[in-house]
Amino acid sequence: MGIEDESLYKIVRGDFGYVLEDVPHLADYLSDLPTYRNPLEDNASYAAVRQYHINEDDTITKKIVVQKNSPRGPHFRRAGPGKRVYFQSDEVRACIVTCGGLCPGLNTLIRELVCGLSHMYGVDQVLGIEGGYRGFYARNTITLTPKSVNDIHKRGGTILGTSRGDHDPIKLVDSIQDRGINQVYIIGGNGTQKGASVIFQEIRRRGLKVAVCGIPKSIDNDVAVIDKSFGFDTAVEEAQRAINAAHVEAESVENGIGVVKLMGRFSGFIAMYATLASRDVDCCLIPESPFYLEGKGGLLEFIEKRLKENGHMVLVVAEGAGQKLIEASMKCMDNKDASENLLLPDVGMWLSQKIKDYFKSRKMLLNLKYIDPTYMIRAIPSNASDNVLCTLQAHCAIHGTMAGYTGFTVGLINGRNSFIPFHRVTQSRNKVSITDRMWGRLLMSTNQPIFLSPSDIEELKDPEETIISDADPLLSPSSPAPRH
Ligand SMILES: Nc1ncnc2c1ncn2[C@@H]1O[C@H](COP(=O)(O)OP(=O)(O)O)[C@@H](O)[C@H]1O
Ligand SMILES: O=P(O)(O)OC[C@H]1O[C@](O)(COP(=O)(O)O)[C@@H](O)[C@@H]1O
Ligand SMILES: [Mg+2]
Repeated sequence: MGIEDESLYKIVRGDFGYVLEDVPHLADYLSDLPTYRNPLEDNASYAAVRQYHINEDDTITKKIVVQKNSPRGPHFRRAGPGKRVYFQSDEVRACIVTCGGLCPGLNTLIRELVCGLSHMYGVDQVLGIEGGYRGFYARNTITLTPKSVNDIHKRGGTILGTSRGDHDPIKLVDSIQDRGINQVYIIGGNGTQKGASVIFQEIRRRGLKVAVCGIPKSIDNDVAVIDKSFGFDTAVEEAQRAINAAHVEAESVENGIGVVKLMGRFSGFIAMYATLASRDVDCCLIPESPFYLEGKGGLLEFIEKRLKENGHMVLVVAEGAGQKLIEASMKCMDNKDASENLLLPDVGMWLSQKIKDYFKSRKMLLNLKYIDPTYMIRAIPSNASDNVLCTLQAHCAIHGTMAGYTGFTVGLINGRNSFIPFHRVTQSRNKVSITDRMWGRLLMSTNQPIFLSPSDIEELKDPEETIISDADPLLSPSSPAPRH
């Protein structure tokens, strides 16, 4: 669903090409809202913090590599506590909902939201909505207290449950209004943030004093604009166990091949980072980088060569890789899940069969083991670095809503927490750029074929052809593609 209301864009232009893509505020559509002293001012833990609130003019730049005459480009509002707050502690009735696929860290985020609201702002009315967006229609909610969520971060999944599909913004906002909820924290991926944007627009249309904040969840790390979402580090770390197992199996037999399929419907970040981290991987295939099987420079020729050299090999394939090849070789059903996400045929099984057929046709011995650790990877609790990221995200979300901002997502941009308007994170996906040095590093570490002809390479490097995955229609078409 696209943006319906053009007035939701808050663009502030400054000197030297400076553009602030600001987030909406309750005061944009409600006049004479009272404001209050921020309770953090009296919080003992913040007593020695030099600046308990952030400067309202602080913004975070998206472009950090610049030349002398570069325009300053897009900026986002810096996340942090406001000097004044728009809610009194006992007035707040917050709710938390988790939507979409599972991701390590969901429980940590729920915990940090509940504890952050209570410990920083004295808020003790927090409801958990069960089973994703459709939980808003249910009669029951879960009461969340710092005590009840105390150790949930040690468990995988989400204590609230989740779902895909089934999302009627009118009914949903009716439920928000009926329950007297005035802060909505929505944790989920691309689809969820689109849903959150529609909810925000309906709330604004009704003129309600309800702040809506999205917290991006993507195990694939494909949410646009932000550096990284929680759960990604944990997924890369856990993927090592599958790759290790594949390596041990492959090494122990004659002509052993371990094939590991990792998540990544449209973006191959998990496969790329897991490969770079492991050093046991001989070939990594991702959706962004096309490959071919047969002939000179093809995958099958490479596998045969690597087996002859080393006696074994490990292949990592992201689930969205090679989909065009699969479509060409088998009739694919146009399957979609409840949220209209495309269901892809299993590239790991398909590839394993192709490799087996090839070796059979050449009368060569082959021992292939296929591992798909998808659900084992995403069902675990978040690791230490993702736990800290969840704390930062939760705190920034709370500071933002308490300061009256709404219709925003929180995320890291160049390492700094920022408030980002919904439309900015939903209009595109973060993808691995195969023209970046990072993909070059991966190719160098595996020494796998590049699967591109010299003319393909020329075309890719042509600035006219460069895919701008993070383009903003409001800004100049020369906005740079994100670099990883
Ligand atoms: N384009 C959309 N507009 C509004 N809501 C959407 C949209 N796409 C998905 N949603 C809702 O967001 C929720 C989660 O979406 P889904 O794509 O399954 O997961 P994710 O948030 O991880 O991308 C679902 O309840 C779905 O109805
Ligand atoms: O089996 P499900 O629940 O449909 O989810 C599977 C999909 O969700 C993903 O894990 C991505 O989800 P997120 O990036 O939104 O976390 C894909 O890699 C995978 O195809
Ligand atoms: Mg989705």
